[in-house]
Amino acid sequence: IQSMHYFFFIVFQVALRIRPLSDAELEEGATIIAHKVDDQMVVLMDPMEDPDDILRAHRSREKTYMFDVAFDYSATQDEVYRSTTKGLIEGLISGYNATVFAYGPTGCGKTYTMLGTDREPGIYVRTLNDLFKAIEETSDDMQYSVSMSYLEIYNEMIRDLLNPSSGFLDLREDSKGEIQVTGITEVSTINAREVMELLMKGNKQRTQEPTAANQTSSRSHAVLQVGVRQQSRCRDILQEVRFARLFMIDLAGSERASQTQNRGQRLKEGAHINRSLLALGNCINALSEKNGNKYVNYRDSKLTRLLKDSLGGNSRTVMIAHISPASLAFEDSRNTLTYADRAKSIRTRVKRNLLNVSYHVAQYTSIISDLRSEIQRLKKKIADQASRQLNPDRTDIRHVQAEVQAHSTRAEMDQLREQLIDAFRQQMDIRKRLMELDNSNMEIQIDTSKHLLTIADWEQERFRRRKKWQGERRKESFNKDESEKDSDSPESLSDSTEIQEVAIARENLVTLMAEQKKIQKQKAGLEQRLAELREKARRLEELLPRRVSSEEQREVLCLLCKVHELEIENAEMQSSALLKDNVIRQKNVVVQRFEQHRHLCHEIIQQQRKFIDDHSLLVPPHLQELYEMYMKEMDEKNLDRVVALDKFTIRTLKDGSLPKITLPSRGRDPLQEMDSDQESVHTLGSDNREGRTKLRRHTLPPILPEPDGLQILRGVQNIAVKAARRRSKVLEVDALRLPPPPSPLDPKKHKSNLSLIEARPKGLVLWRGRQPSPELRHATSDDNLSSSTGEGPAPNSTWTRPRNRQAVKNLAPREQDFDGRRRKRRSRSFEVTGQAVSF
Ligand SMILES: Nc1ncnc2c1ncn2[C@@H]1O[C@H](COP(=O)(O)OP(=O)(O)OP(=O)(O)O)[C@@H](O)[C@H]1O
Repeated sequence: IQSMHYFFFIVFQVALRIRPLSDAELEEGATIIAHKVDDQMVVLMDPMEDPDDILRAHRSREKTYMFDVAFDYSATQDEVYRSTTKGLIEGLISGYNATVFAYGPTGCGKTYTMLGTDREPGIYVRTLNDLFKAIEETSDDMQYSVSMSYLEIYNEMIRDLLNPSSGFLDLREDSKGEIQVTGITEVSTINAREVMELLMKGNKQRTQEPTAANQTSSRSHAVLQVGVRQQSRCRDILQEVRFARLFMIDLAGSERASQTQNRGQRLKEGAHINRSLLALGNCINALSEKNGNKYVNYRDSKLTRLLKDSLGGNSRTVMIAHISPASLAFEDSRNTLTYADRAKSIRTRVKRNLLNVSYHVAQYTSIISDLRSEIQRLKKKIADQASRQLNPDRTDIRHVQAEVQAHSTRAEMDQLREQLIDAFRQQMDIRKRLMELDNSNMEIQIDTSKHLLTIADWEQERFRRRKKWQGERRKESFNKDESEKDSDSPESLSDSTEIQEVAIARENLVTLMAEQKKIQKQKAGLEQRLAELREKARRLEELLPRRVSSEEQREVLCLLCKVHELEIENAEMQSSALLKDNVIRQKNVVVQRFEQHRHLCHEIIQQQRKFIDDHSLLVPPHLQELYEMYMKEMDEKNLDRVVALDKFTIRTLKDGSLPKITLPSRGRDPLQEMDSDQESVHTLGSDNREGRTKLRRHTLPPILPEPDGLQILRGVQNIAVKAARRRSKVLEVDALRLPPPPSPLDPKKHKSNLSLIEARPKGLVLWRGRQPSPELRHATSDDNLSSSTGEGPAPNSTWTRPRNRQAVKNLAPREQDFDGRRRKRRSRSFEVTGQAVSF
């Protein structure tokens, strides 16, 4: 047994929206003639009106119109929605039908109002959002089912936009006199996202074509129909069921062929559009007649048939009329305003769609089973809540708040999710910037080390010369003339080039220190911001599961959090890999330096050996023993193995991958085999810098920088001076007793130095079998050379006359070679102070 309850309201609201002047209208020199006077009043001025024209003074077509609400170009989508449609939602879930339709000439903003844009969603999206919000709020007591369909009337034919392949559909009137579309797809859902997706999908199917009046002109009327059915969760013998329908309609725009310049298909479409809109206008005229025209011709078009209830039947209806403010659109605006004005007089009689259902005894069993499942659901809910209360950190005030808001809006959820994503994004950005700062810091440290080396070199050189000068002064007492010839006073060290080079290095150091401080400050700021963001994200994450109502959403959000956590971990790993890479780079430089030094030593030893052999010089047995040990080491390639191992480890660390290990072939060194596809171990550390390494064979790369640059600066100076002093004490005799190398600052002296070789007592100093001091082992190539310039024979050293004088002479070019290299190195290190040089 069904019974209807009627509650009558008389509702037909008319709103007017004036869109902004378009660029095209501006280009055509249009002026604004439509103005909003206040929230309800609109004035349309006559563009032809001329205040000076007396003949037309009484023929002005300027007119003022009153509507329920008026908007101009400054109105936002939200304002329009709130003043026109939001109020319908409450009625809808109480069982009242509702209709919103956008009306007006082409290009005046109907689609903009109804559909909107991604950034400024229109009435469709806002209404559905609020509807689902309202449903959720009462879902504890009421059971809802929402169905949705979306169709278009194109050239007087109905197409299902959710299933376009279903062909053209028909309109039928059901037994209660309600218009139904046969075969239309009705999607049941209360998931807002799903509805939005359907809407987007449907819109893509909608017929839209560019015309001269509108680039995205809708060539059809689009009708979105949402059915809401609800009944109480408390099943009773007498059950109340409410059902209401909401129509949201984006009409095609009325158009004049001259305005749209349409031809062919577009012209035909325009004719259909105009015909259906004319039918709508006629209905509006008929419905608005004061003396109550008994006959309203809804049957003239499919649009009016479909809108029958919305226009004159059981529906709360809002018509949003749209006009352009341009003087060029005066005629269209006037027509629209006239129709809208007439529509104000339309009266719809709204009744509440209530079905009171009395159930038959046979249905009691199904009611009982429904009730049982409802009890199960409630029991589960109570158990969930109890378990949450057991959890102490959920009893805090935030939890209570969260619980209160558990059923809060979907939009709020979206906002929360956006905030969370935003916090993660910002974290990622900060991490990236931190990585960049770390990298810059590392670059600064490398540059600092170069400058420190320049300064240390210079200090060493100054010390060496001072020593030499003192030696010369001592000799002066024996041979005054000779000392005068080769006097290289320490004052000459204040050579302007050297000073300039060092001064630049010092200046650069100061700049680098300042830069480093700046970076550290920035880093501290970023780290603090990162900590704040982490805390914010943590709080949001904590809040999310409590607010999320659906299990699915909860899972999705958890996954989202997980993904972002992983992203952050990934960034952290990248950053530490970058740091490791930098450390490896610096270690490579050190290894490279040792390797170059080793080459140099090897070369010196080989040359000395050749010299000894060529001149059949006497060598003390312990020195011979040492030499044999050295050769054995070289033959067995023990050092190469260690170097290869080191290189191999570095590569593995760098690549982060396991090395490819193959079984060693018989009789071959496995380590060498491992590296056999690479270049020889002699070029260790060269990698892709092989060429540069060759170039710098005897120029040693900078030492590793330490954290505090200024301390290092002082430290290096002290160490360099002390080391040189100690070396001069420890070294009694070093190697060949060769004349001092010519000053790199004055190559002209080179010749006189050569003549000095000949002038001195010729001979060789035999090794006394002492191990070189640690300082010597770490000395640069130049140091080795300078150490060979010892200050005369030690008391117990023995001199042996060379058998072949020519051999000594032959040393001169070699000396020149070293000197040339040393000068090269100087000029290179000078370049280094000017700009960063990468290794
Ligand atoms: N209030 C507004 N604010 C900003 N832009 C607007 C506004 N109204 C309309 N527009 C812009 O004007 C252009 C035409 O609007 P729209 O397509 O909505 O017109 P229409 O009335 O639906 O036309 P038709 O029915 O012929 O398709 C669009 O680019 C739209 O973004």
